Amino acid sequence: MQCHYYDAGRCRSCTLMGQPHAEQIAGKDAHCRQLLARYPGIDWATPYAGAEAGFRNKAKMVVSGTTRRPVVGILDADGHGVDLRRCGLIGAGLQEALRVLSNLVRAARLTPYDVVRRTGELKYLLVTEAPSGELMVRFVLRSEALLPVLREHLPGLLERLPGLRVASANLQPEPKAVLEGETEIPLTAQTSLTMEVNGIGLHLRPRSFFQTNTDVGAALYRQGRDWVDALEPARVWDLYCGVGGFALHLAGSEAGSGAGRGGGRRVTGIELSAEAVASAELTRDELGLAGVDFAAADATEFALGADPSDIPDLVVVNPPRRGIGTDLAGWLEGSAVQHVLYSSCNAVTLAKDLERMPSLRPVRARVMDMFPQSSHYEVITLLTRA
Ligand SMILES: C[S@@+](CC[C@H](N)C(=O)[O-])C[C@H]1O[C@@H](n2cnc3c(N)ncnc32)[C@H](O)[C@@H]1O
Repeated sequence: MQCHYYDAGRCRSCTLMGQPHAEQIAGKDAHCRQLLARYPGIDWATPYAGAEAGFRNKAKMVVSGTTRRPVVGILDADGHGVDLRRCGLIGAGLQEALRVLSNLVRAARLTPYDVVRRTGELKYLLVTEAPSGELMVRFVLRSEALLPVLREHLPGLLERLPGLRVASANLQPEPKAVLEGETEIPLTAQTSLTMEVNGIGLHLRPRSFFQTNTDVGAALYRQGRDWVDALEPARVWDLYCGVGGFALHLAGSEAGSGAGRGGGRRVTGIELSAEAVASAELTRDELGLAGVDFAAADATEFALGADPSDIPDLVVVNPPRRGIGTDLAGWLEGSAVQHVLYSSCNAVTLAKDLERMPSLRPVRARVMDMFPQSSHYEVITLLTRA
């Protein structure tokens, strides 16, 4: 892939830009195999490669500059705005949405936030695109000051972005680097975007995680489902479940949907974000999956506090980059859980967690190229009690 922002030295976020995609993937596979080299019995599947460009389903853009000349992109090392509306990691739909939203900033005079002076209102534009082309747009604002003008301009925005289904304002009053705040104010009646993945319409509400790359995310869930179905566990936990991607793929398919072939498998999903849990419950109800439940809780506290009569046969973990950590790994090691499906976006912390669970040996693994053009990748591995 070639990128004019990169070639012009304006954005260096894509550290592997210029390297052929196949070479990038081979490098990630080798990196992961080296980190897990102490487990010689692993059956490594061929890495999954999706598209090398236009694969991101979400644009997270800083808004800077002025109302007349807004800059939608990133801030450089000196705090100056760099326009990235045509970033090649996002497709034509998101690029067009950013063009329309930049025009809205001008027309509605949505003052960009100035990080140095701490003035202005609009901090970020967060735009998510579903495989159907439908959009969710979130305006991250310093205060409620722009809400009336946003509401006034919404009908015009809906005309210019016909795919727009969900719009909301997120309030982030703090001058800190954290992208979003606790308060979300809906601007549209519809509050969740449907992300169709393997025939399952996953609901996605604001303030909920979704795998960055929908195609690779779908392949990740299919891979997990294939390995798990072969083991036929009756009871499964999905820890760090987000909007329920793994849980809903592993559940039974009573509704005849694209959900898993588990035939009424009992699945519990645990996730810190209440919004993500609400999204997962919505999808579960639409699919009519009686044996699936979700709860908003800390994954480690949930496991450590579980009733001994409810210990599952298989646990899925898909934690943030820091991994599952000592306590949850220690609990899994000492538990009666027979299999763990560990999906990780950081193979370094995965390797550390594996060392904490010597009784659970990785038997299968596959690198999934979730983040082309960067050295990051997802790896999914199946652990079996030795
Ligand atoms: C990498 S995402 C995985 C989400 C989901 N498995 C999926 O496929 O979309 C990690 C998730 O863990 C959640 N999370 C972070 N810390 C947590 C904790 N201590 N307990 C439970 N969930 C947590 C995040 O909110 C996020 O949704």
